[in-house]
Amino acid sequence: MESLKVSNLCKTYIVNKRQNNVLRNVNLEIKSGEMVAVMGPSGSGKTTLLYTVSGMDEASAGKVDFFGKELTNLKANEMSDLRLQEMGFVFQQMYMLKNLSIYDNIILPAYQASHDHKTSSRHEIKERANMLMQKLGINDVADNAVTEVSGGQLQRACICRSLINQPKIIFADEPTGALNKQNSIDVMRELTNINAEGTSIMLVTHDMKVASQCERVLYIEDEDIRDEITLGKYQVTDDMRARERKLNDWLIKMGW
Ligand SMILES: Nc1ncnc2c1ncn2[C@@H]1O[C@H](COP(=O)(O)OP(=O)(O)OP(=O)(O)O)[C@@H](O)[C@H]1O
Repeated sequence: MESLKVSNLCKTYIVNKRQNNVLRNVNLEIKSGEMVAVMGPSGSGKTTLLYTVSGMDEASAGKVDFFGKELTNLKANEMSDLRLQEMGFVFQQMYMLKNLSIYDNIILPAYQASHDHKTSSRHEIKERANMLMQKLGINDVADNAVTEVSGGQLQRACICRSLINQPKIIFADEPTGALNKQNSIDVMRELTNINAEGTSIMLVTHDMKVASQCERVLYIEDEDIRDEITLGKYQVTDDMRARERKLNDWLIKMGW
């Protein structure tokens, strides 16, 4: 079965000649279609893990098998192609180009990918963007500038953008971190829907409510994954309180 498989991943930062070992021999697997959260104390390396497994940052040692492709063997241009075509990214700070409309920001990665590989026609891209904007409820702000939408709309636009090239996996770093309660709920609904349709998701969060909607939660501390808990695939009919309680009890045990 296809998966994202990380073996003995290490990441060391060197700042002012001082070595900071953030990740040491980390092993993990995210199966196709899984939704996995990464939790842990501040500074434990959650973002570093997300960046190194997605090839945004270079690992110091170890292997990342991305659905059958070994990332450490890829040249820089092959890596950026793979990122563009097979990975989607959603961040807490929403990186959108300020001089482009919401719609243009969403279609930009598709134009970049089709320019390089002639995969999708203009028409197909437009259809896909419209379908995604419709699904995430932002078609009425398609022509607005990035500065003319709410934080929740902007994050939903970022999700549309992350999906435009139909990635295998979405890497999300605190996707609800800058949102109010209602917008967080809406964004998580979209992410769980996207996952239910088959896209894998790996997300970093401090928010227990967010993590409790994931299938599995990893706890990172002291340079490694200390433990994990399986909550099972989230269903809308699930007793959310029961999932949260289960996760909360485990997090307390972890010393969170
Ligand atoms: N680019 C970098 N250069 C040097 N050190 C870094 C860099 N990025 C992160 N670090 C260090 O690596 C460690 C882990 O940082 P990281 O951001 O991955 O933690 P985190 O668990 O995501 O934290 P938080 O929950 O506070 O966002 C920290 O000690 C941090 O100072």
